[in-house]
Amino acid sequence: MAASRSLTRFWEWGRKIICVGRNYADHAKELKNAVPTEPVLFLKPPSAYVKEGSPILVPAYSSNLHHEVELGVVIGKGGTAIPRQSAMDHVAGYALCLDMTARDTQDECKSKGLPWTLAKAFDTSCPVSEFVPKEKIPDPGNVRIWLKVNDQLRQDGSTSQMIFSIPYLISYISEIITLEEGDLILTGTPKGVSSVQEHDELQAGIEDIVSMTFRVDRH
Ligand SMILES: O=C([O-])CC(=O)C(=O)O
Ligand SMILES: [Mg+2]
Repeated sequence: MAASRSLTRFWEWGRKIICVGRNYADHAKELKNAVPTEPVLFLKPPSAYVKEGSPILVPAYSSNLHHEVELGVVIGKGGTAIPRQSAMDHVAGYALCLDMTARDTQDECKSKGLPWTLAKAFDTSCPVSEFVPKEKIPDPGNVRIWLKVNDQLRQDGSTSQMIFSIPYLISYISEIITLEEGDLILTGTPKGVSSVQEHDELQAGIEDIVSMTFRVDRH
């Protein structure tokens, strides 16, 4: 008999990672992007997951790897065209996530009108914390997320700054892509993204609810 799977190890399920870009106006502006009127979506494959204890690897083709700290939403109950009013019933919990981005590669993709796969979907581009049960974050629309590089605070935002709320995103995404148990939604990053180098130490947290530490390495 197959062992029953627990969502507390959602990263082992091999499900989708759906990312929302430019969901904080201050971050859209720092990269000189327009503030969107509709969510910007892209995907990472499940092979992008990395857990504490393993390093974040700088892709060989990039010399400007950026951190983006984001609140991740773990889907507990799948659905298609989920109404906004019942969207939170589909949430099992949360995880703190980094949307690691090869910014130089992304700039090149943008200028050529190409997709962001090389910039966003490489191995170790999605570091994740342990699973945080839903009850531990009663108001996910108003929590502080922060990130330090070598003990220096670089990102410090509140999810209250999101342009599109979590229920709106679940409803919007599920109109286009069926959501399944074990999927993860990355909800976008606040301002303060910056470059990381080999041997840097990244520490990030959701208030004092969860924190995680990663080292950066080169291929
Ligand atoms: O690469 C970007 O700036 C878009 C993005 O992922 C975000 O805003 O979180
Ligand atoms: Mg992002």
